[in-house]
Amino acid sequence: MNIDLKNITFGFSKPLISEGNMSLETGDVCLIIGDNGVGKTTLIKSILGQNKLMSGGVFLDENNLKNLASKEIAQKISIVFSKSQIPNHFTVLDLISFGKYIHYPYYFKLNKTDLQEVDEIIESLGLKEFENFQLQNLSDGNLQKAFIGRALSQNTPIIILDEPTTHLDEKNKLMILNLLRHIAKTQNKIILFSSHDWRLAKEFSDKICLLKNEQLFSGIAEDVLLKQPELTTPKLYNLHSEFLPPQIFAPELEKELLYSFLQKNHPKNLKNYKFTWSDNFWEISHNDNQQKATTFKEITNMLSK
Ligand SMILES: Nc1ncnc2c1ncn2[C@@H]1O[C@H](COP(=O)(O)OP(=O)(O)OP(=O)(O)O)[C@@H](O)[C@H]1O
Repeated sequence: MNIDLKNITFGFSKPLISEGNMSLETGDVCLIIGDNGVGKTTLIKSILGQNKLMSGGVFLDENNLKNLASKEIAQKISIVFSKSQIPNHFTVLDLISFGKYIHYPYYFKLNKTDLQEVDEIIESLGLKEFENFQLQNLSDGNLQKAFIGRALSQNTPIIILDEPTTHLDEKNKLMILNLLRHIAKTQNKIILFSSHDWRLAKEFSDKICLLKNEQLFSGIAEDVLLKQPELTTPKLYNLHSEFLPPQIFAPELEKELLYSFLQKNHPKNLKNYKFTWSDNFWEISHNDNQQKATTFKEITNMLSK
């Protein structure tokens, strides 16, 4: 299965994105990133056929999506929204079983194979002990897994998730991202998801779709990121106008932490200072004066003198 965006322009009164192109194939995990309001959700809705394109087309194996009926689209693409409504009085088992009904009329009873498949999905998501829990009693992580379970039981070649890691702690984020990658690779699916937590999400993505300045940049994740220096350099915020940072020579993490520490605790002109990280201590030079510090506390003691 391939999904191709060909010269798509979408938006409302005016375009959010113009002439965007992207190609995904079976097994691809693609991360959609971009600032708030840039058009990520609208892109997802455009791929689902819920938002009409201004021009261009979305093609599933060369078939233009606009020629497919909504039921045909639902058999090819499943969707997990981050703010999914929780249906009242339904259990995890009910929700995951619903995915199957895309293939049957509502009055149909699921057959043995379907029920077995639903059971396997519940097992694979680690939800067995919660299968009879009401959805409203689940933790956010397990609820997210249950919605992913519904998409899995829909058994479509493409799964799209709008911010699947919002509201999740680090451990659950890792678990969900790992799971999505595992599903794409072992069940031959295309997975497309948006996230604001892109530094973490990129570790699990083959491709990136970056929305920026009304344009869509797509390709192998690392290729796209390398061309976007403002994304990859650590952000050093200047929150105090009186703070003038020293020269800092250190790996990125140490540099960012020292900068943040100095700005919070010593918001003054430190331009004549030079901090160099030497493995496990800072060498600090100021007006021909050299000192060492191994902790931030020592730095404070030194600068407070
Ligand atoms: N139905 C609509 N009619 C008019 N404008 C809309 C409609 N839906 C969304 N918009 C506008 O389109 C822009 C893009 O919205 P969208 O939700 O796609 O952004 P997003 O990148 O997903 O944002 P976020 O990261 O905040 O979720 C926003 O300015 C939004 O207000």
